[in-house]
Amino acid sequence: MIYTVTLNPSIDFTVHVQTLRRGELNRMDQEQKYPGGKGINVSRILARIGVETTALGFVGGFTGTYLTKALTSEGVAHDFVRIDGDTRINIKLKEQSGETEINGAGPSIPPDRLQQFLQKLERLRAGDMLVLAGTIPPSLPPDLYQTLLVTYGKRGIKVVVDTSGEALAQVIRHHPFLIKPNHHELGELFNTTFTSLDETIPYGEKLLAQGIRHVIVSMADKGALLFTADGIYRSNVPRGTVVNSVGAGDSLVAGFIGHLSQHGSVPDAFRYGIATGGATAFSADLASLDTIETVYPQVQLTKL
Ligand SMILES: Nc1ncnc2c1ncn2[C@@H]1O[C@H](COP(=O)(O)OP(=O)(O)OP(=O)(O)O)[C@@H](O)[C@H]1O
Ligand SMILES: O=P(O)(O)OC[C@@]1(O)O[C@H](CO)[C@@H](O)[C@@H]1O
Repeated sequence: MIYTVTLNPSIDFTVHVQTLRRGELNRMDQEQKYPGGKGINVSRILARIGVETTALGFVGGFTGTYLTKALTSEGVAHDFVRIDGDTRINIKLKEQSGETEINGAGPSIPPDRLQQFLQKLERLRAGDMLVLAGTIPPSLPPDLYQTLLVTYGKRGIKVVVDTSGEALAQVIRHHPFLIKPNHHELGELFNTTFTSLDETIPYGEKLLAQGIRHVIVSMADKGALLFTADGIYRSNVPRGTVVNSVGAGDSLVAGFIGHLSQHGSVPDAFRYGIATGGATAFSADLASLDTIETVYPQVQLTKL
């Protein structure tokens, strides 16, 4: 079973306008609401590709009810802790000129609800996977991912961490199964900036040398690199019309771990992950299985 954790889920409210006129009344050309948050996106993709998953975390209020109903209707299993505050609404503004995101802060999580959540994690068994994805809200301990990684790593659970900043810096020395920084997040980790994937190679190698099993560095339409025990792989970028890049990184993670859990080949799982990330970029919502399978044959890897 692949358990995903989303500490601060959202409803992603996608709003389309030709060009935003600031200070004026704007009317939406289209609008959509999707269950959001990084771990939830991973679970939604896993369910679509037929991998057993349960989404964990905290939900509350009318938005939390909407979120859980939407997941249930898609066949995504979940077991959230209910809190009093409303699950946040994140605005994804689409204009002809590009995308702008405005994410909510999210409700605060009291200590007793954190304890309930930790209790739910006790069901994990050796061989399960635990995906910790997204930012840690300010009401929770800032080292929560590190604590969970250490605790569950010792019990034979493969822990994937997809986060940034201090939370990412804390986990890299505790042997996560996978991390997937984009080039900005990797740059932040090493206090530098990257303008090409090639420049990231020595840094990906450093991370692997610290005992991380798989490191994927993504750079949107410039491709991605996988650093793993048998070498470094570079992927091309599938071509298509980009509709929405929100959740492309989560889709890459889901495609990789989902395919790996079903088929066992690491390079193939990377190919599938890239196809899944691309398929999401070419779709209004997250990728469907059909779109992933259409994109998959376009993905090629080069071993460096
Ligand atoms: N414009 C694009 N064209 C094709 N594939 C894309 C595009 N944007 C993203 N992808 C696919 O999705 C993967 C992840 O994208 P990206 O590097 O933007 O991750 P991210 O920054 O973590 O994304 P996010 O935070 O929006 O989920 C890429 O490696 C690629 O496979
Ligand atoms: O505020 P966070 O937790 O950093 O990111 C949340 C979020 O932007 O990430 C997902 C895309 O990766 C969206 O579904 C969601 O709105």
